[in-house]
Amino acid sequence: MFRIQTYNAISVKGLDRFPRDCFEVGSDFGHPDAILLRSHKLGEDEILPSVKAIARAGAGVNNIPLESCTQRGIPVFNTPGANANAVKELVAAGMLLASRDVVGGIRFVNELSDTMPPADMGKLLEKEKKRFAGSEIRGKTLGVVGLGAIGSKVARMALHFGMEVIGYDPALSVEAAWRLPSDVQRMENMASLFGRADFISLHLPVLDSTRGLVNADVLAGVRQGTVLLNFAREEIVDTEGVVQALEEGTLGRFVTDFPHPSLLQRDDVILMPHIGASTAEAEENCAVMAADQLRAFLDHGNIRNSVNFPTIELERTQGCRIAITNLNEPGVLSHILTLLGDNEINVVDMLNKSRDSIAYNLIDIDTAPGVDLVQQLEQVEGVVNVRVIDPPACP
Ligand SMILES: NC(=O)c1ccc[n+]([C@@H]2O[C@H](COP(=O)([O-])OP(=O)(O)OC[C@H]3O[C@@H](n4cnc5c(N)ncnc54)[C@H](O)[C@@H]3O)[C@@H](O)[C@H]2O)c1
Ligand SMILES: O=C(O)[C@H](O)COP(=O)(O)O
Repeated sequence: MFRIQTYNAISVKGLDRFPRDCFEVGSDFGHPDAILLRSHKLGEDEILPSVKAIARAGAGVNNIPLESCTQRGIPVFNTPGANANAVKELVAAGMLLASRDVVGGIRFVNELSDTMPPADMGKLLEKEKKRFAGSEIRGKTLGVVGLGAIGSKVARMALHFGMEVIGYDPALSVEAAWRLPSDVQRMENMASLFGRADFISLHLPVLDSTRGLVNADVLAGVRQGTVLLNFAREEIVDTEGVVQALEEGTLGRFVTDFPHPSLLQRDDVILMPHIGASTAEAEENCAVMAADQLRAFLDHGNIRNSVNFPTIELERTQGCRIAITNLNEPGVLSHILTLLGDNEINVVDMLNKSRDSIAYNLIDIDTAPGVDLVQQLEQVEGVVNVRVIDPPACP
């Protein structure tokens, strides 16, 4: 029986992927085998020694202490692309709300008295509507920073709106490049994108290299009246720099999913409460994907969509499987195999993969190892952890 500790509201469709004969799912366990969460900021003290894996039902993993997870041999998963469409649709809403004063218009109408005669109301609306006029997004230029799962969808959507699209992504993967519409023009650097766009939408992760990336210096280079949209993370944008650019009028509007007190009560700012991925569809997609990845790992040791471990999938043969995480250094694997041989254990199948500082091995053996052998394996220099994975009881 595996125990899955959840944080945040996880879609029931995802939780249902854990058959209750083999999994307990709850939000308050003493010894969970795995953690399934969304944006909860996970403290190191919340990752108890029993935890074997962590899955983020979503994209950003900046709420998880990745480095210590890697050192402890804990794979962290996310769900690439599973909420990208939801974010794309809200970016469309953000661009439209920044171009037409829909918010001001709705507020104006709702503040009218319900005792007003209908004919008077009609006259007043026709008189006042010029205050809420705007412009169209067709023909304008959108700059997309970060052309991964979300950025590529936003770029495609903007092309459908009749916009010109320019993009910047210094670390674009081959897979992401294939997804990108050929009409998206590639910018060599962020400054040239910021200097050409009418709308700029951010879709990059928060990393040491991207913290405060959009600051006063960068914003000084935008065209008068540019709209900046941040549906990525608060830390990427320097709020003081944004307020300064809004005050100076260089930035026309700021639309963000990450409100800050200094942005409240401004007509040139549109604030949303981090709802980019809050659709039934996205929540379900993320939860199902995260749950399936956790199951594949707990049941078989297989790893897909981890942000700190290599991808590895070994079809299950009969018998027992050992999963070993070790430092990515020469000699560790041969030491492990020697120990198995010395204990007359035959390796039926195996796979070894590495990523950065760690390596991970799936070893199928014909005989279940005894407690002594597991202890010896754990003591091999460079071994981080050892799991013995019996064939799962639930299909
Ligand atoms: N508002 C929300 O609810 C919401 C929902 C989903 C994701 N997000 C945020 O959006 C981010 C992107 O999500 P995604 O699914 O597209 O991720 P992704 O990994 O598919 O794409 C991120 C892209 O950013 C690029 N990148 C990295 N550093 C960059 C830099 N310095 N300049 C430009 N590009 C850079 C990467 O190469 C990659 O192509 C997530 O990390 C998360 O923080 C927010
Ligand atoms: O990174 C993400 O996937 C988003 O920020 C969504 O966060 P949420 O799951 O808390 O809505």
